[in-house]
Amino acid sequence: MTLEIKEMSKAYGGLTVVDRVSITMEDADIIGVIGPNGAGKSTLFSLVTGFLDGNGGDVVLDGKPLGNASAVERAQAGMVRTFQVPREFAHMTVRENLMAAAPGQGGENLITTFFRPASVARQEKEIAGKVEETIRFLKLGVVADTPAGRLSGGQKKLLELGRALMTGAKLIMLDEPFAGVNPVLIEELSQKIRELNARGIGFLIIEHDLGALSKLVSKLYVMDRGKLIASGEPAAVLSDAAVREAYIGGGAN
Ligand SMILES: Nc1ncnc2c1ncn2[C@@H]1O[C@H](COP(=O)(O)OP(=O)(O)OP(=O)(O)O)[C@@H](O)[C@H]1O
Repeated sequence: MTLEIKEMSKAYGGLTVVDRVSITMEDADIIGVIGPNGAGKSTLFSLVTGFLDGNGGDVVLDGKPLGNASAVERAQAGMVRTFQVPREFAHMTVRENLMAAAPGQGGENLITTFFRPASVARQEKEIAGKVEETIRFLKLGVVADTPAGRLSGGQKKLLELGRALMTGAKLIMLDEPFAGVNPVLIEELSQKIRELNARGIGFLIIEHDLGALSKLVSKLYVMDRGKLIASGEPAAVLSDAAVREAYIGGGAN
């Protein structure tokens, strides 16, 4: 898969919080987006995935410009995001949360169920199979029947990744996947991301844990006050004087 984020912008009143930001991903890759608090990283993700309308710019996924496509259409095109604060259905179990994330369930439609019960049953079986595969892959078996609201911070992040996988996404955008996650689980989550990437899924990752992120990504993009200020191989970017200055000035960790 290829991704071109072209000159995305967003202003609130007179304040431009994302200012003509362009990011390119050639082939499925793992790319980090970093920057001090308030730099515009989460807003950029919301623009790219259609959760927010922007003031200019476009996203081209696999050569196809997405233009004004809605968040649902972008997800259908294969692009999904997670949020800093996981958005699981707290009262539903892990298994039910994964089930609910599967797209295009004919069973939702009464008429389809009535006239084509065999195809609906087949689809449900396929989804159930994918749910179990995802539970196994993410090692969520012991909590599969636990209400998602009772999971630890790290388990919730794994569930978020699982919900993204259930959509069949080819590009997954993770917003602070390591926040509130213990070091052992960070390593496990990183390994899962690598394995998924080897299967052709691209990742864009916002993260403040620069140590863990640098081990995972091939490239970092740095935002500060809405603008891209640096990009390139992690070691070079992190030793860049402008990047260090932005972090000291912005007061981020
Ligand atoms: N709805 C809104 N109205 C006005 N300003 C907003 C709105 N949403 C975000 N902002 C501003 O946009 C800027 C960028 O915010 P954003 O959350 O994208 O930053 P971030 O880089 O993701 O920060 P963090 O690392 O703290 O999550 C901030 O100054 C924020 O206050």
